[in-house]
Amino acid sequence: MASISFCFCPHALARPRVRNPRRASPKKQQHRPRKSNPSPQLKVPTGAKELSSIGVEATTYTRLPPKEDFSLHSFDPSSLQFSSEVKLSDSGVAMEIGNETDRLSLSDEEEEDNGVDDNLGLNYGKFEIFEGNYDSEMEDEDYDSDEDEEEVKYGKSVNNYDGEAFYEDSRRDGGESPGFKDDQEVNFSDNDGCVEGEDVKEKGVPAVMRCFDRAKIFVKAGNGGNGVVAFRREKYVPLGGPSGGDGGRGGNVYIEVDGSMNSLLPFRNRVHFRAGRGSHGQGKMQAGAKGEDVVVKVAPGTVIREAGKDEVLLELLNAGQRALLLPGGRGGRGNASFKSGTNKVPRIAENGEEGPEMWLELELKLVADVGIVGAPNAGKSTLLSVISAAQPTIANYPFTTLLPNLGLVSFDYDSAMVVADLPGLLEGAHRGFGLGHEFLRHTERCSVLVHVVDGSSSQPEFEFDAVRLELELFNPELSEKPYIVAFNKMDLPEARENWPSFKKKLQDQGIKPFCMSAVQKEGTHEVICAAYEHLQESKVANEELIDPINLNHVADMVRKQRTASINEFEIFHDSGTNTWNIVGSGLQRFVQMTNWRYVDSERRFQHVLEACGVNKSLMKLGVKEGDTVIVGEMEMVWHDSADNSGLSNAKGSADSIKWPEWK
Ligand SMILES: Nc1nc2c(ncn2[C@@H]2O[C@H](COP(=O)(O)OP(=O)(O)OP(=O)(O)O)[C@@H](O)[C@H]2O)c(=O)[nH]1
Ligand SMILES: [Mg+2]
Repeated sequence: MASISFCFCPHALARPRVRNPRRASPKKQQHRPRKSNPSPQLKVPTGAKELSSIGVEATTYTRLPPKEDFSLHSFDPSSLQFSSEVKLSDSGVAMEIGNETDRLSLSDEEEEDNGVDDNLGLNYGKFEIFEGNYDSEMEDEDYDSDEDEEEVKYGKSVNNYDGEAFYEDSRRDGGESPGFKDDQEVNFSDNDGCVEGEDVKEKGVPAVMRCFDRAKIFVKAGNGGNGVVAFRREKYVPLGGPSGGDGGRGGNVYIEVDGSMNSLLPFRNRVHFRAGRGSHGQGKMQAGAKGEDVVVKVAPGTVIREAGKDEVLLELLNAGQRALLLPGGRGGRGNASFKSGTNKVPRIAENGEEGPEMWLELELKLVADVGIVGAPNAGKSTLLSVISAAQPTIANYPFTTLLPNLGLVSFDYDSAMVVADLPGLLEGAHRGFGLGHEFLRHTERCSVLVHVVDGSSSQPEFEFDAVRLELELFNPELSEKPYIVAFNKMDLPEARENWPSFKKKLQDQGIKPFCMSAVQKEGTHEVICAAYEHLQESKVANEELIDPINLNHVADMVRKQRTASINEFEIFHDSGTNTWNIVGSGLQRFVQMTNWRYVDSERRFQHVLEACGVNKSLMKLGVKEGDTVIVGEMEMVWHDSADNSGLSNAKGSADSIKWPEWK
């Protein structure tokens, strides 16, 4: 026995044991069949999913900040313009793209997956009268209408063998139509999909500021389509054999960097991203179509974590980068795939595998070469406006800039750099003064910093020291980045007066400050050329450090988890309730993919439990008559035979027990 540990848990592999809501339907009671069923009652795992959302087309656009967002601060909304150089994307953001359509055969990778079950080498029984445990209204209705029919419905591609429309049933199973897209959900929840600083909601901060560089989204890969049981039935072709096709793979979830985005604001409008489910298989060996993929578009510089965890899953920096995050669930196999030398008439098919799902926290750290930092009102935005075509709002009061502005500074055709103008920093920002450290993370990716100091302030050197200290308190690495000091407002007499002492003080510390008048565009060129030089130096230094990264490592991890052997499980015992929990992702996946409607599935399940050593381990641990055993979504009752009970069964054969008895 071995335990498995995972960095994150796609919930599909460990769903709560819930009753199928449709079971309770009175209609179903009326239609419940007809034939006596000698097999014990199944407590069937939830196969049906509620259509929780309507397929509403999401509006994905970046809008200007709503006026009310700023009312609390009585700021001028018009001041929140982005630079003209790098604009917020205004369309096509966070769209899902259906890339692939029909699929008639399993891919290599899926065939590999199939091997997990194939290798069990078990004989799933011989030919016998089929009796299914029907579970849904649809099925019952179908059954009633088709019960005594022997006709072959070619027009609908239905091949009844014993007068039962198996694959039609299973195509409807789960209540979702093939390729159903419920991923276009618009969510205007309270938090607008933004991360709310974990427990404490940031009250009073305009939503646009909270959502600018943080978002929380839900992604789910598509479930695989179900395999079906069908038999070839043609005139003059007696015993045509099994012909149930496999279900299609569920859609994948991709994350792609869209170079036209520079904020995470679009995620205010859309939080849920679900890939389409694979279509169910059909008769005549027809495999179901693949589910539609979903592509979540993010801004360059987005860091992705699983919600509530510190570990970074992905860090996407360059436009066009695409990562496969969650692979869709495998399609269930149809009965044609179960045909073997000893079982030529298999009456068994699998459910599609559930696609993994997770909540993600997105954090944007702008990708800029140079970051302009400094105290409020120092002239940072003015500097950006004169060195680039950006038009940030400039005004003579602190905190004019609430969100970072980007501008592109081009020297000639070959050389250009992206410069970010950040909101002002105050002494005590680390304690939340001013805008706090909220936007300092955007400097983490900058190679060079430009400190703008208001030369006309009463003590410019203190202002400079305070900003340096705040940088260091936020992240010591920031204070180690190469930087330039630009003493601004030299057109004012106060600044000219302060300049000699400021210069001397910095020179004593080994720093060479620049002076400039941003308004008059004097000295700005020197500042920006010096920044560019530092940038080139740091690029050369960092070139060797860049390692190629496997962007699909999350998907690889999910796939690895899927191929976990069914022999790997752990048993947990609760002596208070006499409950035994068998935990193992291989077994749980097996339970989820078992379609309990087919009697052969039950037999196969018992074989698997025996073969992988669950029975033996339970007996060793002292399972007793009447104890509850839980495997994934299944709950069973353990029964010892009269002559062989308790630990004495430890080495007993499977014949010594009659289990499971379904609750
Ligand atoms: N006289 C003079 N005024 C300047 C100069 N540079 C900026 N200013 C003025 O200083 C005020 C603040 O300029 P901004 O560029 O908005 O300053 P900021 O650092 O971006 O301010 P916040 O966004 O609030 O942090 C504006 O009134 C500018 O016109 C300069 O070189 N000389
Ligand atoms: Mg500004």
